[in-house]
Amino acid sequence: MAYAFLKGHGTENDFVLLPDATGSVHGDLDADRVRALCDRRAGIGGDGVLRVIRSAAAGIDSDAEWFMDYRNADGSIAEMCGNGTRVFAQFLRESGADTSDRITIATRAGDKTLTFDGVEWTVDLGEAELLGETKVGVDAHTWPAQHISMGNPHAVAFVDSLDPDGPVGRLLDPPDRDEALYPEGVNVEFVVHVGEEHVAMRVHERGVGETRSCGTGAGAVGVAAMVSDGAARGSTYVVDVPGGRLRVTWTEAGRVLLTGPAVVVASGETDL
Ligand SMILES: N[C@@H](CCC[C@H](N)C(=O)O)C(=O)O
Repeated sequence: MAYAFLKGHGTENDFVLLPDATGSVHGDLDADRVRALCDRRAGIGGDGVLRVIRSAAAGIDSDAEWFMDYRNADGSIAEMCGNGTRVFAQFLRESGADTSDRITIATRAGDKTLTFDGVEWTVDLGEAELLGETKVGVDAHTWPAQHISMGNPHAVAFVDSLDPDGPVGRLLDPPDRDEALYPEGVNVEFVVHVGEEHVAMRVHERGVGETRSCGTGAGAVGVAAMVSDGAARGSTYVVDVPGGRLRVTWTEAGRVLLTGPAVVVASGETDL
């Protein structure tokens, strides 16, 4: 049976969107279907799936009307997706489901409020949890890393270079991690300073592989960079990702705000 899909991205972190207001189209949305949709050769292609479902239909206890049911490309379920929230809000806007400039959506990591300035979306990711030091590795190289939760787990490592021909490499496999700390995997960000209040990162996402951007990862990186620089609360850092540019503000109140673009690029029907 054919069903509707859309394709969108935020700084080239790309998603297949599945409108399913009442949950009647996709039921439990099994992992096989997610993998088929995200397959870049035999499917539509994406780093993940965003099912757009009413919170009530998804059994989510929230005052937010819509629930972002996010799945990684390998079919696994993750708590949050920062870039996904912006694309989700842009879809609500374009579809007419919610055209306001301030939208709260439900996620597995709680409700997230987004604001639209006419060009970009800012999502309040909530408070970062700084959980101490760990380490990550690629082949023979290991780096100290900051264990940070943005609702989902991150390990942020400052490195000398992001060059794929250098020690960080091509990130074809998940970096080595502390398996006891991250039994279900972790999103690993490699970061360099490129200027004042300006960093660049590459990321290997849990359940996906290397992606062109990760919004919660950029939030974790921004916070880690501000801590390492001793930056004042209220600072905003530019975080460059392979797919574009994001901005991260760590407010006086300790909330992490992520600003960046979101676009819906295609729509159609599929029976995948
Ligand atoms: N790309 C996302 C993060 C998606 C979830 C992640 N792979 C995980 O498993 O935690 C983002 O923009 O935050």
